[in-house]
Order: sequence, then C-alpha cells, then structure tokens
Amino acid sequence: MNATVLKFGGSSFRHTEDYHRVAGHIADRLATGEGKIVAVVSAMSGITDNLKEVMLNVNKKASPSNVDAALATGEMISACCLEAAISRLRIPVMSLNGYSLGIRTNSDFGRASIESVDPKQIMAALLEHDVIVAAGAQAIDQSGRLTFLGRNSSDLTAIVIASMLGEHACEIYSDVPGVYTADPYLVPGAQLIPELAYQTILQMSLHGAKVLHHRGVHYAEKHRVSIICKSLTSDGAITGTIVSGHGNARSVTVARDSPVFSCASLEECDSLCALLARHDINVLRLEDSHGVRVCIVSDIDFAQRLVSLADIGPVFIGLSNVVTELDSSGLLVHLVGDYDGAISLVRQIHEQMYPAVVSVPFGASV
Ligand SMILES: Nc1ncnc2c1ncn2[C@@H]1O[C@H](COP(=O)(O)OP(=O)(O)O)[C@@H](O)[C@H]1O
Ligand SMILES: N[C@@H](CC(=O)OP(=O)(O)O)C(=O)O
Repeated sequence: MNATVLKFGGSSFRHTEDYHRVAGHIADRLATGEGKIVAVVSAMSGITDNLKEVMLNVNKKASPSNVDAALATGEMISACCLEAAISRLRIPVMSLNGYSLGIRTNSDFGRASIESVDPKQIMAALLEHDVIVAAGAQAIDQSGRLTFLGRNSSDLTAIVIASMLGEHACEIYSDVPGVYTADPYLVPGAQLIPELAYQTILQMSLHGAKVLHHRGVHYAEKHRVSIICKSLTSDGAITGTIVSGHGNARSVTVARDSPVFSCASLEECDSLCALLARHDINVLRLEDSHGVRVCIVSDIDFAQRLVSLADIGPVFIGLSNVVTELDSSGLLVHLVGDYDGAISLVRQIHEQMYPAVVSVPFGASV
C-alpha cells in the first residue's frame, strides 16, 4: 500500500490553531489524489523542555526510563490534537504512539537506538483510515517500555516509517523551507541549498544545524529515502531542499551550549572520547596550553548522562559554543565562549564564504 509520509515539527505547532492549519493541508493533499497519509508530529514548541523541567523539579534523580516516558507525552498529546483537528474535517483518522508504531529499540533511555521495525500495525491502521497520525521521537524497548529516540528525533521517526512502508521519500515540514548555508534566523544572507548530499547535511546537523536530525539523515541514506524539506506558508506548501545522493554547498553552523570537560591526562581523555564514540556522539578534542579538554557537540543530554554514569575522571568545566565551517575540503572548528561572539563569528565567516550576497533578514519581503 502506498502512503505519503509527512513530518510536522514543534515549529509547526506554536498555537492550537496550527493543528487546524496542518489538518487543512492534509485534507487538501487527500483532495488532490493522495490516497493515504501518515503524519508524524513532534510536541508543541517548548513542551519537551517544560516536561523535562517539571520532572527534574519533582526528582532531580528521576530514572532515565521515567524521564523518557514523561517526555514522550508531549508528542502523544500533539498527535491527539492533530487527530482531533483532522476528524473535525470528517476524514477517517487514527493516532498511534510509541507503543503501537512497530519500532523497537535498545534500552538506552534518553536516546535509544532502533533495533527492529515491523510495519504490520501501521499498515493495518491504514487499511481502515485515510490518515494515521504518529507521535514522533518514541518507540518501545524489547520489554515493552517506552523509549525516547533523543531530542529533535521526530525526523528519524518519520524517515523510519517511510522506509518501513517501502516509500522512497519523506517530507519534513519546518519553520524554514529547507537547509540554508547558515541558520537563516541568525545570518540574514544565508542561502537556500536546493539539493544536498546526505553526508553534507549529516555533518551540518552533527555540528548544530538542527533543521534535520543527524540520526534521521543517517537512516535515510542507509535505507535510500530522499528527504524533502518543506514549509507550510500562507501560499501553501513550498519545497526548499531535497536531500538525496548529490549536492554540496559551503556552510557555517553553530552548536550552542556545548559542555566542556577537562581531563587530567591524555589517557583520561582517550577513555572519555572512546566512551562517547561507542555511542556515536560527536566530540571535539582540544589539546593546548589550557590542558586537555573534550567538548560534546551532539546528543548533549544523553552524552552528559553517560559521562556522569561512567564515573570516569573528566570534570565538567562549563559550556561553550562551537562554530564550524564546512566545505568540500573538510571542517574548521572554533570554540567561542559567549553566544553573541559565536554569532558574530558565524556572520563574519558566512560573509567571507558568500561575499556578494545582499543581506535581507529571513522572512522579510524585498
Ligand atoms: N543551516 C540551517 N538551515 C536551516 N535551518 C537551520 C540551519 N541551522 C539551524 N537551523 C534552525 O533549524 C530550525 C528548524 O529546526 P527545528 O526548530 O528543529 O524545527 P522543527 O521543530 O520543525 O523540527 C530553524 O528554525 C533554524 O533556526
Ligand atoms: N519534541 C522533541 C522531539 C522533536 O523532534 O522535536 P522537533 O521536531 O520540534 O525538532 C524535542 O524537542 O526534543
């Protein structure tokens, strides 16, 4: 059975009316001949952070499985709201959450890894309904406990579902139409990149470009799913970037509030880097007159917990901002203490990369 897989992130749901806007788009797609639709949703903007704060206020040492179950409720409620908005349009719709999506993970709570997928439940639901709304960023482990796939991981859910249904593409909707040469909200002259290779956006995403999740991109490349980045505007849906086999562009990213650890020796640094590498976490290793340090650039919450559980020597010394220049020859990384300084550097680097571009603030009309 063919189904179109769409993903709407937290930036698509800032107000309750947004559920009607998305429902309206889904209705239009069905009206123009799309047979079946699976819509993957994230929690409303800001909800996941609120849930995390509430949990940690109740118990700073709440178990990771307890925290995962709490965080996943943000996406569950969002899925219920979209189901409610779609059913008002008299479209047969059903929502599914991590317990019934057919995605099984290991028990690495906080950022679980996918072990197996089974499309049976989604396919059965699609036989009875035109639209299935799936709660993103969640699954269950082998013993049936809810697991969270990591921050911003609903992209991964959407790509996994597209792949398990045998689809060759997945549409990811956001508050930007696609991938730019820098965050367009920070760099007025950022340019939209129409076509991008998986490996290029993978590196951008590992270094702070949160528009696509790095594990989602990795899964898409492995399972040959093209990612179509889109935005829902008052003029309808517009496509900005297609991520598939080819396309490249120079870019600059910033990873905000990256934790830095100081190591007493090179051996201590080696064991910290080895621990994080085993969990495919992107780190920077710094050796200079300030000593030996490790800065965590991706999967920050999960990585920090791994370090604290491992009870190894490195000491947390503060947060920094990682600015990365990416081009076909590789990466150049800068560590900047304050965020404003990091933004200035990002703008400066971008201006050197694309000197002729006229700066128009993102969202402004020319
Ligand atoms: N190179 C980039 N291109 C586009 N967006 C970027 C880039 N780098 C960072 N971003 C940020 O990614 C955001 C979209 O990702 P995100 O907030 O996770 O959306 P969603 O909630 O829809 O998943 C944009 O608002 C933008 O600020
Ligand atoms: N709501 C979750 C998962 C997610 O994927 O969010 P978004 O699609 O808005 O990046 C988070 O913030 O971690």
